[in-house]
Amino acid sequence: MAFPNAVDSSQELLDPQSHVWNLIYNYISSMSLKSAIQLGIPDAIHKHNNPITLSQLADALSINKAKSHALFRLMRILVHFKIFDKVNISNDEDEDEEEAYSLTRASRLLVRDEPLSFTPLALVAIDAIMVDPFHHMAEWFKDASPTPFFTRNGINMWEFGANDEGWNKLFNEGMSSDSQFVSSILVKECKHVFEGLKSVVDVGGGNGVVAKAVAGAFPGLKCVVLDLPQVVAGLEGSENLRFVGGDMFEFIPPADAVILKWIIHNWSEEDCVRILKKCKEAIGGGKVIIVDMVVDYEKQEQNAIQTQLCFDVLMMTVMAGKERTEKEWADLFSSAGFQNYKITPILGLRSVIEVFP
Ligand SMILES: C[S@@+](CC[C@H](N)C(=O)[O-])C[C@H]1O[C@@H](n2cnc3c(N)ncnc32)[C@H](O)[C@@H]1O
Ligand SMILES: O=c1cc(-c2ccc(O)cc2)oc2c(O)c(O)ccc12
Repeated sequence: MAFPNAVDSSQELLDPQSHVWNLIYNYISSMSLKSAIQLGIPDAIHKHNNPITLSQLADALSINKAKSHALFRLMRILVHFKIFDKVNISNDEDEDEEEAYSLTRASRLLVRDEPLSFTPLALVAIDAIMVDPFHHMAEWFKDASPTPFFTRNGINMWEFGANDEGWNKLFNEGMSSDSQFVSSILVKECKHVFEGLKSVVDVGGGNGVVAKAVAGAFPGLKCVVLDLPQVVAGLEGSENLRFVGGDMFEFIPPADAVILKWIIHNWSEEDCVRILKKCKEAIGGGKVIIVDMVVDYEKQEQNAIQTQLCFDVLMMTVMAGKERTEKEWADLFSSAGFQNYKITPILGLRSVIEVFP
């Protein structure tokens, strides 16, 4: 297409401008959400128990009164994104109606003290240090580094975590909050996946949230969490839960099944085959239980594809990983010597994939 000229109608110029603007300013939705979480808006509305008016919200958040109108504008954009609902309530004093805000199903997941809150994961994903590598993506395309994260920091993400206790903690808390969420569904809806097993090892199992949920739901099952030494240092196990510090590329303790939740998407094909071969050695005739995305560009709805594509670029940016289609998963399994697999799409954008030798 030629550069816009006098032949183009105004609309032919304005529509693409609005499309590009939409993409350019999309980060403002993430940052507005971040401010709402940092201010504790979901918590304040939850604590209020009823729809909360703007002035009640301003009081609850102890914000500078001069910023009340800014709070109105922050709430307006977040209502637009369906993070909060706006309802009319009657005002006792003068019988007028007043606008008030309530939580939606989405913002209920951002209430900090709720057991299934994923506020810690949201804070990892939009933390300034975490977002920084994205500013180096173009530079990375031209250099020899494995990831934009490496271009920015000169080390990979796991080395960064080993050197920075605060970052390590923030990242692991983020992962744990997601694991809390996923394991609550896993032990309820996927009992059949664990039935008959006597032992499992959760490889890269972090703080052990999934292993604890599985150990609690299936008391006869012996669970081991294998993760990097700095991640499991000081963590206490229980009768049927043990933490082991180590490297999954070197050794995975033997068990009837290996769990790999949000592990494979972190790595390149070559590294995934190495990890899966180690899993195969560990399980004998058992199985590998993977929790990750299966991308389907044709069948999934637009929003789901958009989020999966964002995750794919996130994985490319922070650790040379990727989100895979079913064909890419099947190729990985076959390269690592597995014969069969079964995908259960039970976790929204993610699936449970059982892989058999
Ligand atoms: C994206 S996190 C996922 C954590 C957890 N499975 C979850 O979903 O919440 C990846 C995990 O892999 C661990 N990890 C990275 N390299 C590892 C290695 N070589 N051996 C064992 N664990 C490793 C990290 O420490 C981290 O806990
Ligand atoms: O949700 C995330 C976010 C990250 C992340 C983002 C930005 C950085 O600079 C580093 C890490 O990493 C994740 C990850 O490794 C994962 O397996 C799942 C989710 C996320």
